[in-house]
Amino acid sequence: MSSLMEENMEMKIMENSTAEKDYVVSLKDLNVYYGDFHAVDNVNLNLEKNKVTALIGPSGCGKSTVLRSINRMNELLPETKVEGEILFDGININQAKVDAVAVRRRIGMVFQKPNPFPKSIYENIAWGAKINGYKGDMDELVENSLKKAALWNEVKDKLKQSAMRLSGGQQQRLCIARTIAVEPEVILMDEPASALDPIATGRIEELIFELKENFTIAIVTHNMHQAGRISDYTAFFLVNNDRKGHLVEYGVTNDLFLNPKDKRTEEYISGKFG
Ligand SMILES: Nc1ncnc2c1ncn2[C@@H]1O[C@H](COP(=O)(O)OP(=O)(O)OP(=O)(O)O)[C@@H](O)[C@H]1O
Repeated sequence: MSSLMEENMEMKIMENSTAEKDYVVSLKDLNVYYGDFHAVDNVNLNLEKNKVTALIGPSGCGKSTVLRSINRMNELLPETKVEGEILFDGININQAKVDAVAVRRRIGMVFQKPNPFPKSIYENIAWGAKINGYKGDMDELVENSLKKAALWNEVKDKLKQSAMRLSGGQQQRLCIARTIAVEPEVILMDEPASALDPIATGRIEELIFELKENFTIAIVTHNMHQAGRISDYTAFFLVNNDRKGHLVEYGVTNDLFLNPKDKRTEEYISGKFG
């Protein structure tokens, strides 16, 4: 474990005693339906500023659905209905009058499979900024974004090269750099390391640590060790007998892993099912 991670462990223990929380996102009674299928049942969950919140649970319990609701990506899927409040900086963004594209600019997303554009490394970063009418120095923005995503040193001499020629781990860091470039406040990550080898995964985990200084992060992961290593808070989801996904337990990661309140959490984290 790196010293950075050890430091974070200590921080996490100290945070246990902190009463006042600064929530950037609060989900209130979130329900999501795919057609007639009620996929997510009444979820209440907060994302604290500059913290990493991990969403864990067995396959199909609604983790990705909850994550996609936060920046209104679900509504891009046909016949999807999202009910409840999604408070972002205190405003309910789950309303037709709120511009979903503007929401996605402030709440960025990184997907399971790296999905760079078939363009140069430079263009991958500059694209979003250009669309948003960025007026600053583009070279500087590209460099800073790549630095923040811990990729600059590997690509600084080949910015004109196609992003498709990078390794999977480099592509994922490029996608993170692309997300950072438009300066979101929140970054949603849907199993961002599951397609990567252990070394590339380690780099992404280190990066998530560094990013939380500037961003609030929610990450879906199947890897409980990863959730334990990188997150400050963990939310554990399960499906009911009627297949609805719901939140079983949420808390400080150390507490949830070492001292779960719900028997089902304990069984899941001890590998009895999942
Ligand atoms: N586009 C969709 N249309 C219909 N049903 C969907 C759609 N996306 C997800 N579902 C269903 O909603 C439920 C929750 O899916 P979701 O992908 O959110 O779960 P998950 O916990 O992220 O799963 P996994 O860990 O396997 O990725 C599942 O029963 C899934 O089949």
